[in-house]
Amino acid sequence: MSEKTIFWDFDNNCIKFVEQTLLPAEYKIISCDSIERLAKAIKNLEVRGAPALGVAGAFGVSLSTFIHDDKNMDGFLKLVFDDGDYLSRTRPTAINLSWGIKRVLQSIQNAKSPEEARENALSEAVSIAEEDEKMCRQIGDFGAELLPDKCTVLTHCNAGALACYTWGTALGVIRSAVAMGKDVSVISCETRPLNQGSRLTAWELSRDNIPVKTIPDSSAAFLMRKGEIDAVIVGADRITQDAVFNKIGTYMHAVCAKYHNIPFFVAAPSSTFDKEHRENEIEIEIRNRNELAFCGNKQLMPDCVDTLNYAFDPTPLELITAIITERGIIRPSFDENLKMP
Ligand SMILES: CSC[C@H]1O[C@H](OP(=O)(O)O)[C@H](O)[C@@H]1O
Repeated sequence: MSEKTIFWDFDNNCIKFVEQTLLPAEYKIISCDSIERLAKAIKNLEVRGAPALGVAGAFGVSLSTFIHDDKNMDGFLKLVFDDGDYLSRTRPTAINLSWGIKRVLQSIQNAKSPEEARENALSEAVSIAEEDEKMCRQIGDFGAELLPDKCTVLTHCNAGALACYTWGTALGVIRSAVAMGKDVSVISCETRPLNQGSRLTAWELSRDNIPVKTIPDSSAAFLMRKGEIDAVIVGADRITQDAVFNKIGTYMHAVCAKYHNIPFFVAAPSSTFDKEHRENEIEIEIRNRNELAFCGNKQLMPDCVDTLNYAFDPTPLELITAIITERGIIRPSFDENLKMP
């Protein structure tokens, strides 16, 4: 899959992105020319996935420089920085969003004119996008070496091209392994409640003609016990010194993989690493009850019952076999080896 998930429209100076809530039924590219529309897309997971959020935040700041045209440079920069702050608050757990925003804001802080700011911001945002693709392909190549020549790999949520600028992290490893000639089959957990696994991962891999089966999240442990899973590979939204934050359910799979002595790999670029925080300092996004209470128009639970809809969970590093980055494989002991790349 070579299509870009979110990119800049140079003819119209706006953002374009694949509207992921419509998949797999409809592949639609949306043009976005406002900060409010981009924020809505991020909140609603039209645009999603940690690295893709980094690219979205970067292009969002770039878009802000084209929207505002205050002749007073201090006033102009304040408007753009306020837009960056607004976007960074749309989803708190994935570090990549705020990382991409901050990096582009830094590129304009000394600009002498709105025109110079526009040029600097767009150049930095394009660099972030292109670097993401390069990192994903490097992650893929390093990770592919870890997989047996013939294997069945379980993955959770979507850490594919749709979660990145393109190619993917966890799915990038699978794509690279297949490109090396390895016989890889994938078990994609549907990943309730928003089903990124059944809707997006299965869609991506089927388009690549990579064998994939979707399972309920609750079936993963049973397949591990049956000896039908050779490895687990997932993406990440934030990696602190003591834990990997990823889609809710990842911790459950890690515990089961550990119990069944199945290697558990995390694939993530260096933009996902958080040098400054530990697990207990990270805000875990809690999402709307309706994501659990309804499936489309079908009501799944009584109106009187509340939900606990965490979007992510932290997996302690001791449950992880290795972290695959664009600079190589990080193995235990993580206390020594997790020199933030
Ligand atoms: C390439 S890592 C993508 C990462 O982001 C997903 O979360 P969401 O769909 O809510 O953006 C999930 O945690 C994936 O592992």
